[in-house]
Amino acid sequence: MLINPAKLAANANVAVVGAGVGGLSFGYFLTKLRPDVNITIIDAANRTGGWINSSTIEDHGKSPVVLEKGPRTLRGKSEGTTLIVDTLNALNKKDIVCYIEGKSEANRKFLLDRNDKLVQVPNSMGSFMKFLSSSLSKGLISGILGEPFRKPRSNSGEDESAHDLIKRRFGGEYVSNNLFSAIFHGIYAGDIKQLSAQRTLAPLLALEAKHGSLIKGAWGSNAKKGELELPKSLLRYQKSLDRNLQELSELHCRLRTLPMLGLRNGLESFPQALTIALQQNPKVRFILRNAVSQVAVAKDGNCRVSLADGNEITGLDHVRLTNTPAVIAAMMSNQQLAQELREAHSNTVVLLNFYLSDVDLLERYHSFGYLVPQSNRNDEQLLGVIFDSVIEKSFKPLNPAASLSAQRKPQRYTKFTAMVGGHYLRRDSQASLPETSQDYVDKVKTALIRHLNLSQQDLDRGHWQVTTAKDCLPHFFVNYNLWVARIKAKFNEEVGLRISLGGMAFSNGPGVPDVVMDGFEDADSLAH
Ligand SMILES: Cc1cc2nc3c(=O)[nH]c(=O)nc-3n(C[C@H](O)[C@H](O)[C@H](O)COP(=O)(O)OP(=O)(O)OC[C@H]3O[C@@H](n4cnc5c(N)ncnc54)[C@H](O)[C@@H]3O)c2cc1C
Ligand SMILES: C=Cc1c2[nH]c(c1C)Cc1[nH]c(c(CCC(=O)O)c1C)Cc1[nH]c(c(C)c1CCC(=O)O)Cc1[nH]c(c(C)c1C=C)C2
Repeated sequence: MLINPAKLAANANVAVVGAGVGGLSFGYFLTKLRPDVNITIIDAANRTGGWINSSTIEDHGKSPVVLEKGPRTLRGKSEGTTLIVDTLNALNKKDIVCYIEGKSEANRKFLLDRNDKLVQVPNSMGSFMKFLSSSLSKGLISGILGEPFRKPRSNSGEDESAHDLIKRRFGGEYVSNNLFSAIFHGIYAGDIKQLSAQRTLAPLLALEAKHGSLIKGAWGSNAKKGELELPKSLLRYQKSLDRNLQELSELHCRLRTLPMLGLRNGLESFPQALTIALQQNPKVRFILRNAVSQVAVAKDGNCRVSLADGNEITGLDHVRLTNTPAVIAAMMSNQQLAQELREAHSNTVVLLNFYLSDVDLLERYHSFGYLVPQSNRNDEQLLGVIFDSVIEKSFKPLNPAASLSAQRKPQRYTKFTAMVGGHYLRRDSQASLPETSQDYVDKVKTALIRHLNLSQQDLDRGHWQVTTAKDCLPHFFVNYNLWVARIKAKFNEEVGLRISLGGMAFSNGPGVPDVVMDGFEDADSLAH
């Protein structure tokens, strides 16, 4: 978010560094808000979309198979999801939007217990009773019953680790080690003991501050559900882009009841739709396969961007940066600022996509997938596995009129994505780096044989792809919010808001909807 945005002059020149969904959304919304502005979007890669990458393989002469190398679902209740779906509507792409129903099997999630058995995260009385008989429930009942009576922290303004917050509220380490640590693997690829409570569990801290207890607070807010008013961010969007209030409110009310949304042919359809819209705009140009090496403010007060091929773009009124703090640090000539930016690291995740046609190997565990908590021994450093084939088969078109064209013959196949590494790689980076792709495949096969009872033969028959997503998720360390505020204030001091920061590290959360909402808000702040 911009602290004190400067407005753009008529016919201003803007550069956007990074053509991931953060950079594309910022650029797209700016073209809608200020059609007079000239925009150059630059990316080091030869494609747009960043970590959103729905690549395809051929299935022996049959139809192409999509393998997601990054995100694949959007949270229904995120405000940014409404913005994404409304944008797809505006771009005549509403037929590609799909959703998962609350009661769908793809909305079930499993956790791995200490004995490598999958235990379903409770979503009914029956599954709750089963959960209680697993080792993962240790400390849960006493933790819940005692929670309303545990005193809030006296120094509540100070940050702490997410683990410490959960430990305080639930009276011990079990709930964090057995449950929350798994969720933190499935969102941040991070170690709950190292992550900021203020950054990652802000809604829980707010409940504690207001009600003295998470459970008392959650009970009260459940009773208030059903309010139909649009949140502030969406009202701002509706007004600035002149969207129909009634239609947007109805869309938001519908989406927030849905656990997850996805897009037909993969999530990359969204950045692709933005890219096409931007490419058709004569005020926009793309420079791909050319990294930005330096961003500086010239004596005349305008910005200059230097590119890896030696070219420069000068006379820029504003530069939007959407990269990791370490990449931004390398672009800065101010060494003190660069050093502070380098304090924030990122996690690397190794993704292993698997596809096997004609057979459903996941029959016993139809669900979204499973996560591995830190209480599991986990020699393979597995964070979790997403069952893509189950998710895809459960998708329903959001637009009922699209249902006929979207309906395909039910087909048997197995598709999953195993995610390995994250904070485990940071911990012993020296030991892990020399591993080859085959080492990762072998490790994951060993884990899946143990966890899901799959056979070596079936796993050998499938198609595997290994992708190292280097520095793909910010490490939200304790006091991260203070760090962001300090960095933004320093930029303000140095370059007087000629440069703004977006993308995952500087948005309200790491999800696609957060980054898109941040892109809109900052474009709007600059535009008017
Ligand atoms: C494994 C994984 C799973 C995820 N799952 C989900 C999910 O289920 N749901 C969800 O909502 N979110 C998910 N996310 C998060 C989601 O991917 C991000 O929110 C989103 O992609 C961030 O977009 P961005 O534009 O900020 O960053 P990026 O996608 O990282 O884009 C930054 C761009 O900058 C470019 N770049 C880098 N250096 C330079 C340079 N020097 N010069 C020019 N360009 C440069 C890069 O090539 C890249 O294209 C997941 C992320 C990962 C890694
Ligand atoms: C196992 C590793 C990972 C899996 N997904 C991610 C990692 C690192 C990354 C990721 N997943 C989500 C987000 C967006 C968060 C947001 O604020 O919107 C990111 C960056 C979504 C998500 N995935 C899971 C949960 C609980 C969430 C958050 C909200 C939601 O959609 O319910 C669960 C989950 N992720 C992974 C698996 C295997 C899994 C559960 C079985 C993979």
